[in-house]
Amino acid sequence: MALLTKLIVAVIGLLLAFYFYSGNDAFDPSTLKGKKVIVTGASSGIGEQMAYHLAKMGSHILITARTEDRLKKVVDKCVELGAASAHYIPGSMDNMTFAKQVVHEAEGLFGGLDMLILNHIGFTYFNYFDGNVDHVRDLLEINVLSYATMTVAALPMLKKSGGNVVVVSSFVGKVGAPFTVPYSTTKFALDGFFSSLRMEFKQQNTNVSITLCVISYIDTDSAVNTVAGVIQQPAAPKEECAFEIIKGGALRQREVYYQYQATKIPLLLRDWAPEFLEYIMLKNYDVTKLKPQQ
Ligand SMILES: NC(=O)C1=CN([C@@H]2O[C@H](COP(=O)(O)OP(=O)(O)OC[C@H]3O[C@@H](n4cnc5c(N)ncnc54)[C@H](OP(=O)(O)O)[C@@H]3O)[C@@H](O)[C@H]2O)C=CC1
Ligand SMILES: C[C@H](CCC(=O)NCC(=O)O)[C@H]1CC[C@H]2[C@@H]3C(=O)C[C@@H]4C[C@H](O)CC[C@]4(C)[C@H]3CC[C@]12C
Repeated sequence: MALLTKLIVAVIGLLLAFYFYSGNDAFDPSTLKGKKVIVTGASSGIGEQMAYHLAKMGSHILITARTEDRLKKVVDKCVELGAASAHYIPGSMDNMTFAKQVVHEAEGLFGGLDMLILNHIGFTYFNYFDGNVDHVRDLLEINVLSYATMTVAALPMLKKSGGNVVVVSSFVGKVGAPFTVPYSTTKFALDGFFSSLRMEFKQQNTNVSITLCVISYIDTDSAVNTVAGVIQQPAAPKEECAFEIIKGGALRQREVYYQYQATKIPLLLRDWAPEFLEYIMLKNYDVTKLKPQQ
């Protein structure tokens, strides 16, 4: 009898796990055709790759970052790849007036918005925490408050379209890790803000999805140059990462884990065996390769 009870509990557990975690993977890229999308931090790295995927899917794209000549090149390539239209607006996300301006630009250009992809990050160091709390505050402005500001400004349009907010976070937005104290702080804050907001949307029947993307080490120039030698694990491809982020947003998934085996699997240990997770993570680091602190 006891065995039967255990078996029934196990089967119910498996069915529940399947129900909650098997997102509908049937993604049809043509659903993005003609959609109006903002991508921040799109002058390089994952953001640039997302712009190219969206262009191939035939979306209307507005990209932003600080470096105008890079943005122009990305926009030109988006047009070549088949974007319905492609535009850029240069500026810095430490300025909340600019963050709102980007959303208003999309309203002027497109007359609406379907997807807001929040991806930019401000510069930080990869080293032991240097005690500079002002840097943490500045990074919170760029990495978190501009995300909140843009979301608030875009909400009226997203409510009309039943659209998506896509937030690019990190493995270190779910678990602490060495050499990323200011950065990890900002990524944890994104989880608090957007996961709470998502629940309020459910309570209020607000038809806007929020997708939080939990991303492992990716082969962008900035990440590879920053952690070179210190992190032992290989970097995953930015093109595939960009595609998975867009797919998760379009499918209205609550979270995206990329790469799955480097994020979701280790995170299973976080609440039940945190010391073991820390032990595995620390084995990944070669501190002798740390660049000297400036
Ligand atoms: N690469 C990785 O290993 C991982 C990345 N991620 C996340 O993925 C996202 C993209 O990272 P990745 O592609 O590697 O980064 P990149 O450094 O390649 O891109 C960052 C983008 O942000 C822009 N940016 C920088 N500062 C500002 C600013 N003050 N205002 C506005 N835009 C700014 C940059 O352009 P410009 O300098 O022209 O302004 C650039 O377009 C980030 O959210 C990151 O946290 C998460 C986990 C791992
Ligand atoms: C290597 C980190 C995760 C390692 C790990 O312990 N995994 C678990 C396991 O193997 O069991 C990387 C995860 C996220 C990376 C960081 C990131 O989010 C992007 C930052 C972007 C910035 O431009 C510089 C590099 C990053 C700090 C990057 C560094 C590597 C990670 C911490």
